[in-house]
This record gives sequence, structure tokens and C-alpha cells, in this order.
Amino acid sequence: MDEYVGLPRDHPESYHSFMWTNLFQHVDIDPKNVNILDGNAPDLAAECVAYEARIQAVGGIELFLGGVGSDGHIAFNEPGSSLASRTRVKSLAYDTMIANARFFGGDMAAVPRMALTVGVQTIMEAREVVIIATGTSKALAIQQAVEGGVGHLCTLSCLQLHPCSMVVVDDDATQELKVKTVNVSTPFPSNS
Ligand SMILES: N[C@@H]1[C@@H](O)[C@H](O)[C@@H](COP(=O)(O)O)O[C@@H]1O
Repeated sequence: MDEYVGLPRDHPESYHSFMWTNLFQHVDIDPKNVNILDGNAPDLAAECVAYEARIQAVGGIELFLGGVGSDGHIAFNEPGSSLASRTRVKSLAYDTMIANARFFGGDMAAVPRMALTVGVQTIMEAREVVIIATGTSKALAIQQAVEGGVGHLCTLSCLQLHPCSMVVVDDDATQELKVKTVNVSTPFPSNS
């Protein structure tokens, strides 16, 4: 769904490496059926257009599975991204660079400043969207996305308008939610 611009494909922190290490090498998939954006393409804009065309050619995205940044971004659709956006080159937000510095030895100078990413509209056209958010660092983003209005400052909020989306959270990620619900398996206290 996204890839840093200019980071060597085989760098341990590239999304190519992440996907091969954590998923593709464990499943029976023909490498020619893997489609990851090329952040080193000679023409980045053309790479983004071609990626959208490849999605269309296979009939669209069946399931979009992703995470969320602590500022509410999905893929690399940083705050301020157009809700009509499609795959494109994106400058990373300073907060995202700080969050990612841990993957680059804490060296901000080593953190890529740009990425290729699917757009908000690209994600909205997937038939199903599942987003996983764990930990207190995601709690504000979850609150804004679930209880706030739909807006481009928290691109996860667009899922309020998606017909088949789900956000999977742990308890920590729900800490900022204002509307409390009771776990259906918890019995109500008895008055007697
Ligand atoms: N580009 C990725 C996002 O696609 C991802 O959702 C986010 C959160 O990742 P994690 O769930 O590992 O914190 O990290 C990066 O910013």
C-alpha cells in the first residue's frame, strides 16, 4: 500500500522487506502476483498511475488490511490529505518521521521524508477495509476517527462512510473514547 521514496528495496526498513519478512515468505504466493509500490522508480508519478491501473486490472481491492498512525493517517495519507486522493507521492508529516525514527536508529536524518502511498479514495473503493490499532499511542487517533467528524485531518475518519469497514482495537487504544459501552458478556449489577 505504501513505500518510502529512495530507500533501497532491500533495506530492512523498506515496506518491501517488511511484507516479505512478515507475510509473503510464509505463504504460497507467486512473486509475480505481489504488487508493492516501487519507491525507486525513475518516474514516481508514472509508478503511481500504473499502480492504480494494476488495481483496476484485477477488479479492485477485495480486502484492505492496514494500521493507523498516531495522527490518524491510513497508509501514508497524512493529515491534510485530500479525501479524494489516489496513489501518489506524499511528503511525510514531521510527527510520522519522529515515530519512524525508531526504525532508523533514532537518527532523524536517516528517516525518509517522502513515500508513495495509495490514496484515501483508493482505500474507500476497497470492498472491505480492516484497520488494526493497538496501544495508547493510537488512542487519540481512534477517538478522533470514531467520534469526530469525517475530515482530512484524520484520514482514518473516512471509514465512517465506508459500507464494510472494521477497526480492530485493544483496550489501550480505546482509552480516549468518550462514549462508553458495556461488554455484552459482562452481567449488569443486580439491584437485589
Ligand atoms: N505507513 C505506515 C502505516 O501504513 C501504518 O498504518 C502505520 C502504523 O503502523 P503500526 O501499526 O505498526 O504502528 O505506520 C506507518 O505510518
